[in-house]
Amino acid sequence: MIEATELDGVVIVTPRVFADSRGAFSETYNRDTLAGYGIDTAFVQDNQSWSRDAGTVRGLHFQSPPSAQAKLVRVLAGEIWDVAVDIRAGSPTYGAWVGVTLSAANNRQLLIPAGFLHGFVTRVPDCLVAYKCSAPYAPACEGAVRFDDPDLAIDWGLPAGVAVLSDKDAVAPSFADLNTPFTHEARA
Ligand SMILES: Cc1cn([C@H]2C[C@H](O)[C@@H](COP(=O)(O)OP(=O)(O)O[C@H]3O[C@@H](C)C(=O)[C@@H](O)[C@H]3O)O2)c(=O)[nH]c1=O
Repeated sequence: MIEATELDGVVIVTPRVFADSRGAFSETYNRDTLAGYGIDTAFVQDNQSWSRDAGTVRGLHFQSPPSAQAKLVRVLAGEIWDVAVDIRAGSPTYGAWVGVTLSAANNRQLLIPAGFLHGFVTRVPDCLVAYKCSAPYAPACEGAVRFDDPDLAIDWGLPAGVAVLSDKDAVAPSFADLNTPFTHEARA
């Protein structure tokens, strides 16, 4: 099942789960199924991160062209609040964000196209997050915006000052200083 969000191109993918007496089975990624919904993203890298503590924030991150990444994010253990922010210049929703709860229990995945910031907060300890990327890791193309930027005003569900951050994310620049490399292509 595919559900739209408030942001054009960001969609929630919920694979069908076949439960039986042993447990359950699901196709976590099927290129042809997504193509049936007009999503023809070619993925080239699979990532996994484990976060020990609840309240760990990873993000907000992007890679610039020519290494811009679409991501298909899911949770293998635990629960996160996964966030995408539109940074396509000229987009009617530039600077707007959407957040979706992804958990091992709800089987939901978030598809985030290139042109968006991505980040998440862990809501419980020991979160295992897996995501497919449409371009390889390219450190020279990495960009970030601080997760608690006042202009974005993302509701992370965290008391101020309690996020567990990487050293890099703790000094990420503000949204106002972002020189976005992305433009919005109007759809026909
Ligand atoms: C992202 C990435 C990191 N690394 C290395 C670099 C570094 O030494 C270590 C940890 O990297 P980071 O601190 O950037 O990891 P992290 O903060 O988890 O970064 C990730 O955050 C989420 C929200 C995303 O959307 C991802 O694209 C990615 O940016 O792993 C790779 O080797 N390949 C990769 O693809």
